[in-house]
Amino acid sequence: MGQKKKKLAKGRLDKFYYMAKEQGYRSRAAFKLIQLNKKYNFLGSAKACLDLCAAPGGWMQVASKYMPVQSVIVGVDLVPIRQVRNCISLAEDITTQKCRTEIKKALKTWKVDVCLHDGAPNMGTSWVQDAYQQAELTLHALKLATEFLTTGGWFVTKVFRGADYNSLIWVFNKLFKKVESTKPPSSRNASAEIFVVCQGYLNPKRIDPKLLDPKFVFKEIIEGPKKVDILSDKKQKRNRSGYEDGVNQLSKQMFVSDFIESTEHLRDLASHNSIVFDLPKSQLYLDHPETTEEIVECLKDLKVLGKNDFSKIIKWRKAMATHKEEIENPKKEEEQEEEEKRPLTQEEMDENLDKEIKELMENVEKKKRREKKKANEKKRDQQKRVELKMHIPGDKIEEGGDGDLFSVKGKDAEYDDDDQVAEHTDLSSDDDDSEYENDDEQDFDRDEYMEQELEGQYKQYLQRIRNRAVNEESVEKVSKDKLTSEDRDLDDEEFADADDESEQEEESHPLLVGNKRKEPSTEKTTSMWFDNDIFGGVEYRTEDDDEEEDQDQEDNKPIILTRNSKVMKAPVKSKEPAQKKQKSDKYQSAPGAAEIVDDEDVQQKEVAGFEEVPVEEEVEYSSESEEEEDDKIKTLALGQFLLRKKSKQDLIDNAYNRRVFNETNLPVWFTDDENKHNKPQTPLTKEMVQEIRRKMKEIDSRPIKKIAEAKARKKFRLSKKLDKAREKANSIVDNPEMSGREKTRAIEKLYKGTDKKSKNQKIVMIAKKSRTAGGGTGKYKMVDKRMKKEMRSMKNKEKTKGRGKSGSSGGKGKSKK
Ligand SMILES: C[S@@+](CC[C@H](N)C(=O)[O-])C[C@H]1O[C@@H](n2cnc3c(N)ncnc32)[C@H](O)[C@@H]1O
Repeated sequence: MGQKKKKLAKGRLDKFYYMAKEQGYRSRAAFKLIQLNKKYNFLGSAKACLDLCAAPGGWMQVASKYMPVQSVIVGVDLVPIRQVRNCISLAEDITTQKCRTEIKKALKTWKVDVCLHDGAPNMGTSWVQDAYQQAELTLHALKLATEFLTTGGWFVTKVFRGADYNSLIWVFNKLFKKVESTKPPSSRNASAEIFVVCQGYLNPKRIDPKLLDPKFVFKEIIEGPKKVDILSDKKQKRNRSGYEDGVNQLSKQMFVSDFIESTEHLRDLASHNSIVFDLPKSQLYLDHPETTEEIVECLKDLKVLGKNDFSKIIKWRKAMATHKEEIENPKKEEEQEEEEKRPLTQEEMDENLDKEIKELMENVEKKKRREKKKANEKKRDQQKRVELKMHIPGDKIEEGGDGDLFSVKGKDAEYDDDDQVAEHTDLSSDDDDSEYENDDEQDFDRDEYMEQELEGQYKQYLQRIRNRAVNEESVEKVSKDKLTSEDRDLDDEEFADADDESEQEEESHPLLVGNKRKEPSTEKTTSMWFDNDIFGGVEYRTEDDDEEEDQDQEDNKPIILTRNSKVMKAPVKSKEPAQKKQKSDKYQSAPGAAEIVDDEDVQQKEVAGFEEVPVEEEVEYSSESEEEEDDKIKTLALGQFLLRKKSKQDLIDNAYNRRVFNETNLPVWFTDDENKHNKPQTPLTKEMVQEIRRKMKEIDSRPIKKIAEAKARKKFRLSKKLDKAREKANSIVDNPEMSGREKTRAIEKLYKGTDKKSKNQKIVMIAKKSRTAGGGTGKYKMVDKRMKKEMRSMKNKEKTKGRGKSGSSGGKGKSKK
């Protein structure tokens, strides 16, 4: 078994092993001390340290690293320790007197602040023996610590969780202020080792020798408690003369079936090394879903288990015992079921009935309370709405009960009419909110009254303006037309409600179930759609329009009041028939009137005296127009939204609103305001517009394609010429018959020929009457313009004669003027 374990250990090279290698520590144990120190920080302020059982020196390395510089570190081990920087190492057995003397020599008069012990005796005989030797070694280390530790010092030791663990803790507690057991993460879970950190050495004047005597300590403690403890089994009494009968074997095994049936399973756990499955008897336990791999592994070696592992095994055993019982006594369950099925006695029935009634009563009470609370909340809510004047007719729909919701149909957009709302209120006012309904009705009356007042005042106001216009003789005709159209509009408005009402009366009531709402005709919807202001500039033509157009052109030029209140005849181009126009202008004439008011004074001045025959505003679509450029940029920016599916959809969705079909029955002042202020909101940002402007500028600043091509051609020609010249120059250089001077001259000449530009860069200044252009005194040549042209053409002709067309390019581009 021991051999097997060794092989296993070799295979268990974990991350700390590799980390130790990487960081130059001599053992992976170094990380245990690092982690312990991280938790308790005993090395940081220590000036002297005694490391017992220190080989190969990993802990010494850590101590040297974490303790202040120039602190004293003495390491002792049976085997010699290779030199560690700033450390003294001794090769001694810590159980001997010689070792004590050597340490004294090394420390001189010093006392140590920390005493470390990571000792492990030679393992491999039996677990019990190993555990005992380890405990004994720890007690020897403690003895040395008591000798060399300063008051308040630390003793950090490794202990095996075995039978002697509690005895050791008891002793530590006698000598130190605080004793804590901890298992650093680098210590393997499978290992039974644990570290005990004892802080605040009490340094008593006299220590009872028995306290540090293994024979006494372990014997006393073991025999003391009678309690059965897995970790302190009485049977594992230390006996240096040999093991008890039956224990002197390397591994003590037990069968799973015996363990499950055992009445002393705790004792069994403590006294055995492993529990094995005795097939086929324990097959039922092995097949059980709770027999996990972990449990099987734990059962294989009980001596390396921790507290958690033991509790898992105990739980598992309990489950297995129940399982076994169930298999063996299936009748019992049936009996239980029968017991449940047995008819109840009168008393039991009464009791049950009482319980049920009580529960029901409680439930009813709760329900009532809930409903009452809900109703109160509702009332409060409604009160608040009334107080805040937030109550709008549409709210009624939500306020009605569920039943109302289902008895009413097609009411989403139809509640603008108060009468309808009143009717609806009647329909829905069958609950206990009726008192609030009355309040609401009063509210509606008040609203209606206010509405009418507003309408009336607005009409008067329009009338005043109209009257003013009538007074102006010069615009008599215009005003007349306008008035007729507006009167017609106003009349339309006044009777609109009545008409609607009568229409509604004629139609079956839309609020009642079963009545179908009349769908608006396509034509109507289309006209409503194009009546929208968005299509202000778009002409809507039909074939009939064309026929009527000619007649209307001259006679029925509709009058439009411009923003500046200039009375203008509608453009002759207008294709909309007068009748249709009137109809569509039903609500649009008013905004025009409202605008007149804005510029009242201006209107008085301008309207008087002249009639302006409007020609449709001619917009100059020149490329320089800033407005047009702005529009172009905005359109481009908007176009970007159309590139992505989502933003495109958002853009389209945002274009809709609930008034997109120009609802009828809207108060005139409202439509006026809407027309004035309700402008389409584009999602464009300043940055987007700027970016597009920048891009456009960039595009504009690019050279025209033809110019770029010409430049490229020129460049190409030049490079060709240079290549040729280079070739010639090479041939000149290679010519053995020419002298160096000749060669240079020839090459210079050659290059001069190619560099036409520089050759022709001779600037001739032309000045009138012997005056230089800049008023300077330099030499100049008088040139006759005519003569210069003739000369140039002659020269060109001469040149092209010999070379043909292709060779003529050299004569171009002369800068002589
Ligand atoms: C786990 S190693 C210590 C590792 C050490 N802490 C490190 O970090 O390198 C245990 C050591 O205890 C030593 N040891 C066991 N019994 C001893 C004894 N009686 N006296 C001195 N050293 C002993 C062994 O020689 C062994 O090197």
